[in-house]
Amino acid sequence: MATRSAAVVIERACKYYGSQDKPDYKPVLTHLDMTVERGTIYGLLGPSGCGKTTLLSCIVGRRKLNSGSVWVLGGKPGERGSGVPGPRVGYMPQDIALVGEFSVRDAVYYFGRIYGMKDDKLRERFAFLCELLELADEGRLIKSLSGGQQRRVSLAAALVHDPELLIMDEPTVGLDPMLREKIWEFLSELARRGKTVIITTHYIDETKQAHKIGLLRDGQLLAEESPEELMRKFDCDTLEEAFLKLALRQDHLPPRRQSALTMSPDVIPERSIAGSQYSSRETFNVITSSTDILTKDEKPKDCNSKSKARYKAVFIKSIQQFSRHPGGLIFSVLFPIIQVVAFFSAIGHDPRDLNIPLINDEAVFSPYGLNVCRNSSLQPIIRLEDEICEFDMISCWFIEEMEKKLLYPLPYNSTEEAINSVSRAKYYGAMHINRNFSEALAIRLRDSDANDDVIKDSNIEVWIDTSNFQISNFIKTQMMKAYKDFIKRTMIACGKNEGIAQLPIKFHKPIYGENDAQFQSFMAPGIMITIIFFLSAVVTSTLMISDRLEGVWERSAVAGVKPKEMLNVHIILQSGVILLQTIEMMGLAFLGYGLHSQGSLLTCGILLFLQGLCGMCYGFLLSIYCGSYTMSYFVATGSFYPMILLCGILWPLEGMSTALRYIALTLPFTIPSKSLRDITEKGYSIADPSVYHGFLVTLAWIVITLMLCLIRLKYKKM
Ligand SMILES: Nc1ncnc2c1ncn2[C@@H]1O[C@H](COP(=O)(O)OP(=O)(O)OP(=O)(O)O)[C@@H](O)[C@H]1O
Repeated sequence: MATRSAAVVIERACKYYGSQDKPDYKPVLTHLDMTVERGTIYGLLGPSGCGKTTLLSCIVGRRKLNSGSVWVLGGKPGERGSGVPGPRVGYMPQDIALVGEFSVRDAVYYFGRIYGMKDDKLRERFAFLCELLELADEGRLIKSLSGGQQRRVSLAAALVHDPELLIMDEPTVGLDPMLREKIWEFLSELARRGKTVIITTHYIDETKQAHKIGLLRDGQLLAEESPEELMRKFDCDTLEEAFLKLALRQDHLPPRRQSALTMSPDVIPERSIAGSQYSSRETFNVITSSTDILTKDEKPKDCNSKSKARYKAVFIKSIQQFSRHPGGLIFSVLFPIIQVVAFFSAIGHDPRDLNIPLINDEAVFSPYGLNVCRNSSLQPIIRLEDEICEFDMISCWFIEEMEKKLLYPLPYNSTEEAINSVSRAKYYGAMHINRNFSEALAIRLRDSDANDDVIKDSNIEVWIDTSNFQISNFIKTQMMKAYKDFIKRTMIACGKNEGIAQLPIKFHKPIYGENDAQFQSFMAPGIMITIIFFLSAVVTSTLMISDRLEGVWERSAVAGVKPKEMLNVHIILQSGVILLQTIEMMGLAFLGYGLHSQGSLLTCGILLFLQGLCGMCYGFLLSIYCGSYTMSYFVATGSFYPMILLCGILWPLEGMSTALRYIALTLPFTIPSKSLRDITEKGYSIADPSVYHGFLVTLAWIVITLMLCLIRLKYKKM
């Protein structure tokens, strides 16, 4: 039966990064053995990059060894009921790993709450730590503190619950010698009380106060001795000298022997701590399985803090983080308003002040000159002779109708000049009316066998700059409408059937929508969906990545918070924000800008809300699969554009190839945009396939993205 004096036992640990047969292969720990006895301070030393942090993260259960075993406080890290990660261990990582928006008090309380500490206990402990670590004013925000002040708060957060095992990665960097001394005194006091401390530091001198020092080099511990023993063995006065000799000796050994260095009796016998209470590894840690170590009854009660307490802690943290981040607040609350206002103010309105250079030869050669159409006493003349219409200056009516359609003819003297003005991009179109336009038009309408000259003279010639697709289309459409009204007016004046000169196509009242279809009402559903999707995706990915990069996620996980709990809290809070955004957008669109909906506004709201959730899940996916902000922005931008381009609001799906259309239909807001439009424009209900398909696509995206996130979280520690 094993004795139970070891807090941490590591046997033949191997850990590497990358893949063994790839260039990124980086072995860090190679058959490393390590033992930390309970109630001792263990100083872990080693050059930068030798693997100290990796080793600590394996001890706290955040990384897995590739082979070998780790036992911590009688259990395997991550094992159910082991309390590691969790309340039995206090972890101070190398980085500050605290939310910048936390106050000093919030930071310490956050970890206390995770461990389920009661408020009065927390208050008491916080007061003690404030004094011990000389913390800055409790109300100051972490982001406003100096590096040293932040480090002290970070240390306080690791100590708040008085853990059995305290693991600290470089806790004293940047602290003044007096405070360092005070901290070491406190650590010694902890050890006297039976607590175990593992500490990495760059100050070799500091480790004199440790009970045991482990020197990590080339993936192994070159020595694991008390400081006195090390100096005695190497006949040195300082630890630095001892380490130097040890390192030199290792460098001079052939590689094969280097790996056996710790076993070599002439170097440092593995467990030969003279005067130590331990004589060999076997006496304190022959451990073969967790059941050898602690029986069920021996396991400390409540090893894992309560999920409810963790939820409460993470909730409070997220609210503090959000409410103290003005940028995030503005982005979430104000941006939907700005974007909806921008859309309704800028999109779908007819172009205004469009001047069209016009050479009206009919006017130029009339006795009244160019201004004939402006002179109300010189109106076009329709003579009815023998039931036959004769026109004079009828072009003035066409010009009037054009002006009603927002096209303003600008008198020019020559066709060449007018076309030139379009070539120089001054105007979008020019037109020419022939000298005997009225006369030729009268013949054309009257005689079915009018000759080519009559046809030519009765045509109005137009030159358009089509490089601007929207404007050129607008000019063409408005001219057709102007012609329709002009010819109707003319025929009525002649007492003829107005339909004679119209296009022989009859458009009935539209089955859905208005006669004069509005681009705005076509685009609005898709735009609202894209806004709510993107905002949620960006807010979620940014918050999650910042938590991860700042180390808050990692540190919370070591304290026992499960990824699922972090995600759930974010989902609940973000759902509130999405609901607010949905109400804001719908209020503005339907009440503010008078967007009309034939169908249920509630169904519209639910679909928009679900799209927001879908965007949030997409944000999770980005934050979990992208290692950095840069990568997430690249992926976000790279994916959002195709989603918008293919969703059918910019160009109909019918214009795409069949394969592309199928791809477009699987994207998160192609079908939902159409569904929302079908509710607003056609009044369809949720029972209609074109509406519930939108809901199904949205739900499918939510489920698939969440599953991908959970799979990644399960198999790869974040
Ligand atoms: N996630 C990772 N992927 C690939 N390599 C990594 C990763 N993390 C660490 N490494 C590499 O593993 C080695 C050990 O890193 P580690 O951070 O454990 O060293 P360390 O001793 O704590 O260094 P320092 O004292 O500078 O903090 C380094 O060479 C580092 O570049």
